Amino acid sequence: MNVIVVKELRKEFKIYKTKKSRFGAVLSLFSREYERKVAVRDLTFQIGEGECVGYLGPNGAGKSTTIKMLSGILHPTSGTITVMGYSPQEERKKLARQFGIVFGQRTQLWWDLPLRDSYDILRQMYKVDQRSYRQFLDRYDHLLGIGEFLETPVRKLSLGQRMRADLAAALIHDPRILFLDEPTIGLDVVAKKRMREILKELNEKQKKTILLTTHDMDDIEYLCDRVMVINHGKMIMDGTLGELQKMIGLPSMIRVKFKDRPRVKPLDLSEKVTVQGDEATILYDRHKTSVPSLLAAVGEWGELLDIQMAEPEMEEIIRRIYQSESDGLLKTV
Ligand SMILES: Nc1ncnc2c1ncn2[C@@H]1O[C@H](COP(=O)(O)OP(=O)(O)OP(=O)(O)O)[C@@H](O)[C@H]1O
Repeated sequence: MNVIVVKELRKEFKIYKTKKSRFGAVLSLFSREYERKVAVRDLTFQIGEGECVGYLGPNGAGKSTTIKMLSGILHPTSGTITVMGYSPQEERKKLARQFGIVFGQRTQLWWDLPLRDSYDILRQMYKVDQRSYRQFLDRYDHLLGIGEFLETPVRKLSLGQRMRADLAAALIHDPRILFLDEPTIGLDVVAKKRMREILKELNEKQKKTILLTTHDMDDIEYLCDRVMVINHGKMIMDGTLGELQKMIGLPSMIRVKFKDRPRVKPLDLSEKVTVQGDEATILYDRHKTSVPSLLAAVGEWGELLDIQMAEPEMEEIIRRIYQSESDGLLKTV
């Protein structure tokens, strides 16, 4: 059963021009001149119950705008959406009970209140009865550890705690769908891993349908079987993670700083080495190359000062998708 059905969805923003004069700001209040910015163009997709779909794209691609339309925060310029059979624009109240939403970049909790008070307000907003509320507190203390910081004002929580607190808030009314916009952003390695495990449990054991935006390919690999990739508001790929990996090979990256300009020797397993001054960047396929053997080889190029591991840039992924597309390898949607 499809729980999200989107057809030819489009969102244009009007950006009003500011007049360049001494009274520019005032004049622009009266000016009708504006530019259109197409944030989402003609998206069509369906998401089935219980899926965990990764929604990828570079900054400004239109991911958040899509999620805001699915959740009824923004109105589409054209196209249709149904979520659990409801229109987010016309039946927002009914729909509100069916989904929970987390924006990793900002909290939806009350900053100065103890977490428990925020939950209490949400409980009343969603009309959750006391028994279900107690079950909620128990369940998410167990899964998210919220009991530890229920009495702490939200502003005093660590980022990892705040993210877990926000996720629990999105679950207070036991929704069937979760829209998660960068739920691991800014977290350290340990907190990220914990968040991923929690999301996996929500998806696999509690059967929540998840639409997840992230810039972290590890999140996607761990959680999602399916990925949708969007660029400039347009869907450029919708397929399984396996298909994506096969098509583009998802390179990982190591940046190595040397004391002097490195004496680079060819590496069999690496895909690409670029050198700029005393820095070398190596793109490699982590499924084929072991990092220790790569580092051992790189260590022979000169004296190492610093090593940074990085995930592939989203731009590189997009570039490869376009390349596969023009090579006729990938069917775009
Ligand atoms: N309220 C708005 N008014 C005007 N333009 C907007 C508005 N909201 C978003 N945009 C523009 O729409 C485009 C898509 O933005 P959106 O936030 O959906 O991207 P995103 O894929 O979520 O990016 P990021 O990964 O940086 O969060 C961007 O060019 C953005 O500047």
